[in-house]
Amino acid sequence: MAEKAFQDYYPDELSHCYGCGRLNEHGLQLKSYWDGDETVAVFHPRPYHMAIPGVVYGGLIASVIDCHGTGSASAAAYRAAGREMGTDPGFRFVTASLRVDFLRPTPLGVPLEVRGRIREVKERKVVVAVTVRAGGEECARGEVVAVRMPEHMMPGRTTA
Ligand SMILES: CCCCCCCCCCCC(=O)SCCNC(=O)CCNC(=O)[C@H](O)C(C)(C)COP(=O)(O)OP(=O)(O)OC[C@H]1O[C@@H](n2cnc3c(N)ncnc32)[C@H](O)[C@@H]1OP(=O)(O)O
Repeated sequence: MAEKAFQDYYPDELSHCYGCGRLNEHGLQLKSYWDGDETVAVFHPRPYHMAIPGVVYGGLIASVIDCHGTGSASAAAYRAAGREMGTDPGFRFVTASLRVDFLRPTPLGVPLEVRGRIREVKERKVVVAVTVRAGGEECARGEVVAVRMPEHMMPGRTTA
């Protein structure tokens, strides 16, 4: 059986995210996995994910870093707790902070390798450093501060 991605463990009501929701047919549907102590995702930009001809749009790169970071945060929280992903109660994270540095133009037409390193795991906060490589060259890097999703953000909840 093929390995499940972190995002495949998200419950249906949290699977509509533009960057990583498996139920969002218009989204990027990013899939992230463990690779030893690092996390990895491979994303194939479409021709329309363009900034200028031949170059990937920076906002797309930021989205990929964002969702790889929050997915990695969830996986890291489960790993730190010694629990299997998908078991209840869920470790669900949203982005508190997203920093992106664009190091060089990211070429369109080749897959992007997105790698995460877990910098910090606390009960309510996980910090993930992320790199994006195209054709083996590092084109962007960033950092995601992910915080446990507050109860009031859960779909169907309207009170703070
Ligand atoms: C498995 C299913 C998954 C399912 C999840 C599926 C969804 C995928 C989501 C994809 C990613 C998104 O786009 S999510 C959507 C975009 N994000 C949002 O809408 C979030 C909006 N912001 C908020 O609701 C809030 O600001 C929070 C929840 C993020 C944080 O508020 P809070 O709960 O009051 O946080 P607070 O106690 O002050 O801080 C907690 C810790 O985080 C740090 N912290 C807080 N904000 C920041 C910040 N901007 N920059 C740096 N650090 C920060 C604090 O210093 C502290 O660290 P320390 O002192 O403990 O060290």
